Amino acid sequence: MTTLSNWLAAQSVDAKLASVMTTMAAASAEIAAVLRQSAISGQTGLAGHTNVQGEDQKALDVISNDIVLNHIRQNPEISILVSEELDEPVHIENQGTYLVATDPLDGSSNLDVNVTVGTIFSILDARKGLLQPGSAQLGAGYAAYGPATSFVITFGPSAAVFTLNDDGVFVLTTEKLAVPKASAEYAINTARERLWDDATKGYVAENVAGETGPAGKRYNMRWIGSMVADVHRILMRGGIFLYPLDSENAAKGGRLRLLYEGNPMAMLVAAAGGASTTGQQSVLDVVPTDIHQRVPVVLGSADEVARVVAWYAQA
Ligand SMILES: O=P(O)(O)OC[C@H]1O[C@](O)(COP(=O)(O)O)[C@@H](O)[C@@H]1O
Ligand SMILES: [Mg+2]
Ligand SMILES: [Mg+2]
Repeated sequence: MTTLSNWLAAQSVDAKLASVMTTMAAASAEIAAVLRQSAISGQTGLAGHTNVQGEDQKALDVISNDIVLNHIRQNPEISILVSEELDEPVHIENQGTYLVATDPLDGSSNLDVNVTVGTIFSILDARKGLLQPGSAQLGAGYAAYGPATSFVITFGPSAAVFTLNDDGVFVLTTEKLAVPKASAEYAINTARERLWDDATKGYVAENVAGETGPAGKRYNMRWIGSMVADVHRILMRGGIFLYPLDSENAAKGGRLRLLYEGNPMAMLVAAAGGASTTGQQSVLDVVPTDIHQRVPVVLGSADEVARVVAWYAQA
């Protein structure tokens, strides 16, 4: 059995950088326990409610954010936290050289129905400022809270999967993730079809045509509505995830957030041999102008992403 700490000690990365992964693993294990307890007590949708003592209760997104912040404060190597739940970055007074950007609870609309949610994070050099492209990430990862809690991380060259065991220890379950180059599974919210651009419409129409269309093979569609769960499936067995720019979200720049959704997932997929695009460029090459910036995200199996890129090139 290889534990996360044993594995981290064997990597050729700075011990301080490795400690950021340990911090995020500890935060994730605590969030997993809180989510389980919330499901047992039937209190998964607490926003705006009061508890039996008449106190305001916090949404699990906010509780998850607080857990991440508490853990980060205990690690002197981390000096900045950017979070989906915080309008402004938190600057911690220490000498830490790392910045963590996080979506502390992704897919929270799935909580009430006991479907997989997650925590996504990106690690950057805090000395280089808040607005760095994804290609500058030093590490990235997510926790997926499903039947088991998975912790999937990368420092760049490869991506590894750890699973939380009964003793609360993350053990290595996949050393080198490899996203199959080809796939016949796609993930997109098809209820937005009328809003899509021509490239997205064209790509999806080819998939729907299956073996009778130009792709020459039958596809399946899966949409969990939790990016972590959809990307986890793609990392484990291939496929493509699309949240494109459409006529409704275009004014905001897309749906998903660049710093703590698009970038970390794009880095993980690249480390596993897949690809990402906004339609115009790699997600990892987008230079942010705002910490909460949104971005179109297409990522997964290289052959499928290449087809989407080809559609955008001709559209
Ligand atoms: O409502 P839609 O169109 O299905 O969007 C689902 C997407 O929104 C998200 O839930 C956004 O994340 P949050 O839950 O962190 O806001 C993604 O996880 C998911 O892929
Ligand atoms: Mg999210
Ligand atoms: Mg969230």
